[in-house]
Formats: sequence, structure tokens, C-alpha cells
Amino acid sequence: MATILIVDDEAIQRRRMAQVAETLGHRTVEAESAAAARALLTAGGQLPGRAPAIDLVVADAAATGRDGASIARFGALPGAPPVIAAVAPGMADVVAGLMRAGAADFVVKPVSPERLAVSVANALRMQALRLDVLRTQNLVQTLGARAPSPAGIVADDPAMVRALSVAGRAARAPGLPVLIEGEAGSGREMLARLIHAGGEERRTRPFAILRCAIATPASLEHGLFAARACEAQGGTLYLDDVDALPAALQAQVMQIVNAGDDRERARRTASGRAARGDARQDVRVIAATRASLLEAVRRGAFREDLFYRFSVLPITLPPLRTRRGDIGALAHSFLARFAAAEGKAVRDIAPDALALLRGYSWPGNVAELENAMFRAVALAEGDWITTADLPQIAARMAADAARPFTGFRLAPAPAGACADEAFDGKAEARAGDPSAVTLVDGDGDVRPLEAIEADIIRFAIRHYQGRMSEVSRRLGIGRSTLYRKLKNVCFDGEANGSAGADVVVPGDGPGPEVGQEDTEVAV
Ligand SMILES: Nc1ncnc2c1ncn2[C@@H]1O[C@H](COP(=O)(O)OP(=O)(O)OP(=O)(O)O)[C@@H](O)[C@H]1O
Repeated sequence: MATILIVDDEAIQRRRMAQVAETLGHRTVEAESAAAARALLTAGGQLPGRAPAIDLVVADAAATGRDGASIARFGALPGAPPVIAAVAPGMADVVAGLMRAGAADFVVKPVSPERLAVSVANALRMQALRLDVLRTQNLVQTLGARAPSPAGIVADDPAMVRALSVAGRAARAPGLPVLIEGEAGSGREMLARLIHAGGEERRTRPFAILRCAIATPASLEHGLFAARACEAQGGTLYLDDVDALPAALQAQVMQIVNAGDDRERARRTASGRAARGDARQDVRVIAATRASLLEAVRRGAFREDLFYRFSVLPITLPPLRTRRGDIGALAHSFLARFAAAEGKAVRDIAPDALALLRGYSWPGNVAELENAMFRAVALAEGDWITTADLPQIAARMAADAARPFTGFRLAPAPAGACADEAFDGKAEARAGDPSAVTLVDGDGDVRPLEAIEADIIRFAIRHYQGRMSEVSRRLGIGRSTLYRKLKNVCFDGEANGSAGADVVVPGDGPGPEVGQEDTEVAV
């Protein structure tokens, strides 16, 4: 049940809306003017970032007069309750202004119960997400202040916001094992360090790393023993590529995980006496895998019971090519960090260079982008990063583009492939299908024109290696139209980034990694 503030100067209208809200199971508070509403909102501890006593505002646009926009703007503040504007029919111009100012939605009076129900449910859902993001942001900022790393987390994409939100939950449950799934370079280790440094109990303790795919079985066994006995004492054991862990050692990990479960249970229930139990077992396991662990279970290569233990807190990091909206923010964040570290004057990325970055498929994910920006900053001579400072990316795009474009593909992309994968060779390899633009989605329906257009523009950028004048000439559209489409159509993850989902935290320099006791074992 939410508390909804109804703002309307006509008592009868107020009551009508309040009744609808109450039939939906919500509590209501009423105000007859914008001033009265503001007083209620500020008195109730409604300052940005604080838990609201009022969860949602439904405000009549006419009643709030010129103040309608300020109420709507209030709704856009971090942590403030969302505002639904109630308008008379034919007030389209007012609606546009209110939505721009920050209103979450609008309803046309007289408000039907069904419409209000949908609008209220959506606004409350969005608000829950915003608050979750704020909490994650607070966690990240706390880390920035207390821990030397991570330098900055960029997560505009909803899937990344979700991953950070689960990471926040994991940090607050220090005994539970965590599984992070994602491709190489997608940020798995960074997230593991974030979880470690975000937990009160472990952040000052060691963060030990065991790289299962590159260590020999003997050194792995030694490393696991060392981690349990002393190296990761009271801290975190990060098992990179856990799917490569030999069966005998999986049993040992299971023991560590069981001990962690017992401690977590004791911590949550009572005095925590059991939590003090065997100090040698006090290690939290965070496992990472780039292959599907479920697949490994099916093959009999990974213990099913251990897989289920890890599945309590699974986090999936999406590959960079499926969250293109994050590319610009990541590139700028790396630019700021490296320019400061190298003492270079370069401050920004030229539009052509940014388009090049956004058009590339990034098989090496964020790690590859980080490297590309490091080199670009080293090469840059002026204020801007230009396409000339990204020679490797241009060359790889040229190689991509050298593959023949065979036309439109009517068949849907292979399972698990995103539209972009048609260009990076993966879909091709899996489906034996040449590079093509997909016309039909996985359900057999024709894809929206905008999505097909976005694929064609991305293809053209690759084909002409980011030479935007050539791209716009060949596509027969002006450069400004091309840039507008890049912003609004091609990379809609960025354009549609949910309000308040900006978790870009300023970098704190390329300092040492989390925890002075950071240790790498057995490799
Ligand atoms: N969302 C992000 N925001 C800022 N930096 C990021 C983000 N994701 C990853 N990075 C940076 O990208 C680099 C690669 O990340 P990380 O090492 O965590 O990847 P990984 O998945 O563990 O890959 P690998 O196991 O191949 O090293 C790191 O320097 C990390 O700090």
C-alpha cells in the first residue's frame, strides 16, 4: 500500500481521485494548492535521497497553476516521489511542458479508475527502481570515499543497473556465495571487488583471487588451502573461471560455502554466536564464469549442489555490444581518468570518434574499450580524441566490413544472438549465415522499422570505418539527421536511459586496488 498525495483546488475532484486511489488499496492525503502540497512534502522528510512518507503525487495541473511545473520538477529530484499530472482534455501543450519538467505520467480528467490504476502502478514501479539505484549509488559513493578502487562504475543500462542492485544486496549478506556470469572483460572482477568492499564486515579483510583456468591442479589445491587457512581469512575468495575448477576442489569449495551459509543464518537469526564458530572457515566465495555453469552441470563437469548454492545470488553482466548506451559514458570516464593520470589536456571525444566507438562490436568488452581509450589518450595531441587516435578500432571495423554483406536475412537471428552479433561473426559462426540485417525477430514477427534502420546505420558506420560524411552521403541523409538518429534510434539504450539511473561515479584515479591485503594465490 502506498501513500498518495492528491492535489486539486476543487474538493469534489480531490475526493473523486482519492476514492479511486483508495479503491486501489492506497492511503491518500489531500492538498488544495501547490503551496499546501509543498508544505506536506517537505514537512514529511521528502528531501532528496530520504525515504518518502508520501510515495506518489497526483496533481491537478490547473490547480497548481504556474507551480505545476515546479511540482513536476520536484518529482524528478532523486528520491522525491513521482508526480502524475491530472489535466483537462485538450491541454496537450501543458502536458508536454509538465512531462519535460519531470512528471512521471499524466491522466486526463475525469480520471477513469482503470487509467489511474495503470499510471499509479507504473509510477510506483519506476520509483522502486529509482530508489534501488539511489541505494546502489550510495553504496558506490561510500566505496569511492573509503576504498581506493573501483575507480568508477558506469551503469546506465537497465541490465547493469540490475546487476549493481544485486551486488548491493550481496554486499549486505556477507556469508552468501555469489555467482557472476559474463564474458571476458565485462567487469566480473570489478563487481566482485565492489561486493567485497561494500560489505561492512569484510571490506578491511583480504580479497584473494584464484584463477582456476590458468593454474595447475596442484597449485589450485595449494591456493585453495592457503585461501582457507590464512590468505582470505575473514575476507573474500574470488574464484575466476570457476567452471574450470577440478571436481575434488569443488568439494572443498562446497565446504567453505556451507560454513558461510551457517554463519549467515546465525547472523540473521540471533546472537551471532555460531557466526564466531570456526574462524578458519570465515571466507566468502564469489565465483565468476564466462561459460554457462548450468551447461557444465549438464555435462557432469560441475557439482549440481554447488551450482544451486551459487544460484542464490546470481549476477549476469551483459556484454558491451548489448548495452551500447553505456559505451559513451564508459569512454568519457576512461578518458577523464587516463588524461588526469597522463597529464594530458585532452578533454572530450569528437563526434566521429564517438560514433566509431559506438559502432564497434567490442568482443573484448569493457577491458577492450579501456585499452582503446588508454592508447587514444596517449596518441591524442589536441583537446579531442579523434578517429585518428583509434587506429586499432578503425582497422578492426575495416576487417569486419570486409566481410561481404549478403543482404537482408529473413530468418530470425540464432538463439541468444543480438542483432549486432550478425556483424561480429558470432551469429555467422553459429548459424553459418553471412553478415546480414535481420528482418524478422525470434517470434517470427517483422522487426520495427527503427530497429532495422538502426542495424543499417551501424552497418554503414562499420563499412565506412566511421567516416561520417561518407556514411551520411551514402545513406542519403544529412549529417545532423544521422547524428540525431544515432542518438535516438541506433543507441536507444542511451536515449531511453531510465530517469535517475545514472550511476556514473567520478573516477578516483588509477590508484591501487581494493584492500592493502589484496592477494593473488596459487598462480
Ligand atoms: N561498468 C564499468 N564501469 C567502469 N569500469 C568498468 C566497468 N566494467 C568494467 N570496467 C573496467 O574494465 C576492466 C575489465 O574489467 P574486469 O577485469 O572486472 O573484467 P572481467 O570480466 O573480470 O574480465 P577478465 O576476467 O577477462 O579480466 C577493469 O579495468 C574494470 O575496472
